[in-house]
Amino acid sequence: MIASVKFDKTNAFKKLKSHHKTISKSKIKDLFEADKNRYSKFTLKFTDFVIDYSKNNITGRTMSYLNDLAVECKLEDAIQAMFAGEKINVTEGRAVLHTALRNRSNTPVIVDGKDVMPDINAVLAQMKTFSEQVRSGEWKGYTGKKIKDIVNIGIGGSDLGPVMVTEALKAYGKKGLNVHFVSNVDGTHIVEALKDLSPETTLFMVASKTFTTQETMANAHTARNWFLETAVDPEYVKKHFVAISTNADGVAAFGIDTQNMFGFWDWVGGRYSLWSAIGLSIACYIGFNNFELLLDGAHQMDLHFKNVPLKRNAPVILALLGIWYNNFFNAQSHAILPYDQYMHRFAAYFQQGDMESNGKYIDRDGDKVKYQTGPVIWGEPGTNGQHAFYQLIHQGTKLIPCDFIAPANSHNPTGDHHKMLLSNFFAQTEALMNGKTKDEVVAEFKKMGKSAEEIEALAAFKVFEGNRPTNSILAKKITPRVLGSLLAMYEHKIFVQGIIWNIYSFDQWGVELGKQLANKIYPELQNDEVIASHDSSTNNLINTYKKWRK
Ligand SMILES: O=P(O)(O)OC[C@H]1O[C@@H](O)[C@H](O)[C@@H](O)[C@@H]1O
Repeated sequence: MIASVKFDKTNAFKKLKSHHKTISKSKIKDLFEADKNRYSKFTLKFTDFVIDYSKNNITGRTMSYLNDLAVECKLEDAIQAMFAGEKINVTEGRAVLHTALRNRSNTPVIVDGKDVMPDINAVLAQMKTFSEQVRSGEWKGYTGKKIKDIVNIGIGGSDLGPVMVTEALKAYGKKGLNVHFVSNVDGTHIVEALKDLSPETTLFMVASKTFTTQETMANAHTARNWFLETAVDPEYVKKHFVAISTNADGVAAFGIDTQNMFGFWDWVGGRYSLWSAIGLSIACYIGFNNFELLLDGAHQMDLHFKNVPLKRNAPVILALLGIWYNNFFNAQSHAILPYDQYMHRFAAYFQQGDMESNGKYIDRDGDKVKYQTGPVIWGEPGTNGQHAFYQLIHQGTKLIPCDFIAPANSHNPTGDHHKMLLSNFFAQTEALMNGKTKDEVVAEFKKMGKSAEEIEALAAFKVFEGNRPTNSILAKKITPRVLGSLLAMYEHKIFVQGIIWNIYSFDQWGVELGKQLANKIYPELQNDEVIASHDSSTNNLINTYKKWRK
């Protein structure tokens, strides 16, 4: 069991509070002046990527106090408890074992007295066979044609991971096999997705851990109707619909042959499930070998997280830096900025991963916390973001710690594009740290021949305070293995922060209230009666909708 330690009552917290007073007066760029070894001191190296966290407002002392905090919060015990399959998801009474899904060492992992590895390996074998059949054309549709389009129907964790990975690894995608994702209950999503597809060559993957999620069930029924309009015979459904779920009864009730079901288990959280059968669309698209490389990469990071001392442990360091800004500098958000167009859904993926995990105000004792927990996660790929929201990062009133991620090698080395892209990647973190002083601005203006009055009028607007913290993650290339490691690193960062904030990161009760209310309102929308059972705002909105709808 994971111990409860009140984060804000720890000695390390107190030390960090007073240390913050000193360090907040220092400038990151001066810390570089003072220590020529700063880069090597604050950089971690893996085989295929480096994490440079030297452009942060930290000293050796900061890192040492942060490390004390992790120790005091009994992080090492918590890490071991998760890997050992203890039921650390207490409010749902479940173990948390996405790490077992990618346990390439195949060492036993025991849950309720049973090794889960044989079941995991059996589903992986089923995924291998199926994905190879689909890719080779051996799996045929009802008219004997091979599959050209895969439509994954799922939402949240049953959508975001496969979307993000198939986009990030598009360079590995099979030509002539397209993947589409339908998540929103808005009919537009499925109508647009199916517009140019043929029922003869389309394979639907209905992905839902619970197989009860309203959006997914509605989309799956619409997909089946669309399919049967052409195929007519319900017997053909089994050639065109497979299910990915933990709920075999629900799958059978929907009419999908359980032969065509890919299972997973309640100890896989939805937002940590891309490593399970939920990754079937990924395996079909990039090939099973590449899917295994993704798992390998994640496993390498798992081993690092489990075995390397906290002081050199990448997820731990990233988590502690996040806590440093969140709880001591009052940063409200954290930006993830990949300089890789293929990774354009990376930040969106971790919006669920991080915010659904750590967006909690009740601690592990059931008490309301008196400190900030999970930040708002956001971001877009560079360089697009530069021309949109970087203004606020550079000169706004909010402190926004950022992770910059870039590959040294592009999958599309066209002309000088990658050098231009990377020059922006390097320039941004430098500019955010160094800023631009008034003296520099004035000197620039003078060079341009501006008058003293013009300089006086404009200088203040052109000054950049700088001192904006960033991490830089530079990879050799975004391969399946590298992506796997990066994803696992961010997953474990979330875990570490949840442990230190003393919250439960693996439930998501906050999602339920809206669902309950929607289920109450849905029947009220079935007729034209005037509604009076809610507050006046909700009543009036519903009644206006009823008046306007055709
Ligand atoms: O896979 P399911 O059961 O359809 O659930 C989808 C999503 O449903 C949401 O309600 C949950 O908050 C997510 O965590 C989950 O990923």
